[in-house]
Amino acid sequence: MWQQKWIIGNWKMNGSQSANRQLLQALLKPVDVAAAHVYCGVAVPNVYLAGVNEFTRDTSLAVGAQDVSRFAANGAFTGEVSAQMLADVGAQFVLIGHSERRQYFHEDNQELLIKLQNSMAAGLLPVLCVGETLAEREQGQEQVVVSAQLDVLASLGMREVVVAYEPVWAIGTGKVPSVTQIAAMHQLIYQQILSLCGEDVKIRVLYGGSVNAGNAAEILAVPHVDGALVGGASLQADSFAAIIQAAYAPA
Ligand SMILES: O=C(CO)COP(=O)(O)O
Repeated sequence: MWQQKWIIGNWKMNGSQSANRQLLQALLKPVDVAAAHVYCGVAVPNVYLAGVNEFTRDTSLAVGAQDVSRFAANGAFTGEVSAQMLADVGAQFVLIGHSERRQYFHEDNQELLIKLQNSMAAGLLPVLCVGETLAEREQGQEQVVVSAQLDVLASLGMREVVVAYEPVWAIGTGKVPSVTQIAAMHQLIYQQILSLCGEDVKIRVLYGGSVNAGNAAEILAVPHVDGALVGGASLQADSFAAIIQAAYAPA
């Protein structure tokens, strides 16, 4: 899986039992056909994790969560879901620090460090999301911002690191950075991870933000782009399948 391109769908707060079944049913074949070349996954709302895991058992589609509690494995934390619980119902990976969580829930490096530690302790693979806002890019601060977000990795001793670079201004907007902008940021992220985690760390850096069937091949061909984290286009089987195909048969 470390040699493959990764295509991860982030369903965000979308879905229903029947819609999920329909979507997954339509994805099983394209995911299976791509399995030798592409690691495919979906990050689903917690309430659907067990059902999606059951539905995709014995398939190549990995299932993950979109967030994890910063609190303990269990205890008096009403409404929280721990990393152990996510793993127990079949999550293999978890998104950490998505920009929507940073924006709406004010998650910072201190909190994200604990979420990373909790995920690792439970055997979940964390996917750390980083990215600058439009204002930060307009001020030329994007590298400073993303570097500071990556600093959370410094003390973890991780041997395998998955990061998703998602510029906030590209999420759900249809605006995509230029190939040159993506290449520059992904190279910076690689360098930063190597200096924080050591030369023998395994790295995957995914791009996210308005990836669709039409632009996936071009984005996935950029150096140091190891895959994509897909929001809106992962909710339609046709477009998600086309993105998966673009990951191993670039047009
Ligand atoms: O936030 C994203 C994935 O985590 C990207 O969302 P969109 O693909 O809808 O822009």
